[in-house]
Amino acid sequence: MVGTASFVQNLGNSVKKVSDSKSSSWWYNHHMRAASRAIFQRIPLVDLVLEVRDARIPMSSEYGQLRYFPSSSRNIIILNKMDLADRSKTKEWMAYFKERNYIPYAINSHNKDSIKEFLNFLQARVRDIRRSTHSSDTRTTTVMLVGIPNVGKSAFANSLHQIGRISAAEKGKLKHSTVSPQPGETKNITSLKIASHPNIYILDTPGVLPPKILDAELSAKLALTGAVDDILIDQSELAQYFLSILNLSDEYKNWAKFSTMDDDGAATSVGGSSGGSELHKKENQIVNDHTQDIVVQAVRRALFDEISAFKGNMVDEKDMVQLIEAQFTTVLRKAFNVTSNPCGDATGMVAAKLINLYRTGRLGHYTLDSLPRSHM
Ligand SMILES: Nc1nc2c(ncn2[C@@H]2O[C@H](COP(=O)(O)OP(=O)(O)OP(=O)(O)O)[C@@H](O)[C@H]2O)c(=O)[nH]1
Repeated sequence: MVGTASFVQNLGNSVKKVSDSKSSSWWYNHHMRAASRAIFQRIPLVDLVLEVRDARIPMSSEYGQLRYFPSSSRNIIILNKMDLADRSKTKEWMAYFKERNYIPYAINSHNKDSIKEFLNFLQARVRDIRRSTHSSDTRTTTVMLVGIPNVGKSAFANSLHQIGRISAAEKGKLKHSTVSPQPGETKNITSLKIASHPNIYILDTPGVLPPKILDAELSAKLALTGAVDDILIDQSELAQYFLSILNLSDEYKNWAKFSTMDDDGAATSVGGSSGGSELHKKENQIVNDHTQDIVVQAVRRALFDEISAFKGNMVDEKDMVQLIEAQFTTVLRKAFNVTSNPCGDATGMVAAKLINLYRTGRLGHYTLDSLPRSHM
């Protein structure tokens, strides 16, 4: 994408360096190797495979191992974290997969209704499979979740287990998979019951990445969405890549209500006689905003003001670098209330805070993968 190219390149190169480095214990460690083998062996044995992808990167979060198995009606592509992706893009991606005879399903694992709907869909699917294979009603169905790290497999498995139609006693065991914002937390294959009569068990598996990632853009997207451990990545590169995406999108326009600028683009002075009531109104809006999060609002306001006042050409790489520099070194520091002090890493702090807001969906909804040109 024009305007983001150098940020993609910088970040992508850092990720590639890590995946190329000899210290592969960080990247493709023995856990991942063992898990990859165990998953590969089990795929032919289970009744259904749910390939969990991140709805923000429906293509880049593909689980490569599945390519070794013929695509079939046993496989369902789950686009998880749909709450963080661009809704209309998710619809387009769903249509794209359907046209190619895949079965896609968009999910928010944190949303009860979304999980309930999916459970109904899954049970209908299981009944179809039983009918077509003439299986008895007492046979247990096993469904395996596979995916790259941090796409939400464990959160999805836990929600299915909690909401599934199983007895209170079975739920009472409080068996659950480990959910964490850090990738690579699931180390073993865990089985959770999600339905009775007939019984359905879900197998949660550890996330697996390819041993090496050669493509810079793919690497950058995986890093930003959290599939790669943040310890391995320069956080300021990650944050700058995100800013390049945000600056080119229209999301910031939704934050106009937080702005303290007048129509000429000048900042309204606090306490000024003419701007006072307008400012008061805006402050009220801020207080009423459902997030009730002053920092988020300050960040949105700062970004809206800075992007709106920007006179350069966003698709020009040089101009974009200039804008991001201003956002990063002054505007966001102020919004996050990060003071420069010689001992602290102000840049790193701003970067980490910004990435956290992005990953929790408080800075808009972005789908980073574009549909293949032939489909648009
Ligand atoms: N907003 C949002 N966050 C989600 C969703 N599903 C999972 N998460 C979050 O994503 C992070 C990763 O979730 P996990 O369930 O641990 O991911 P995983 O795929 O099991 O990760 P590995 O152990 O690395 O394989 C956690 O912080 C979850 O709370 C979702 O649908 N929406």
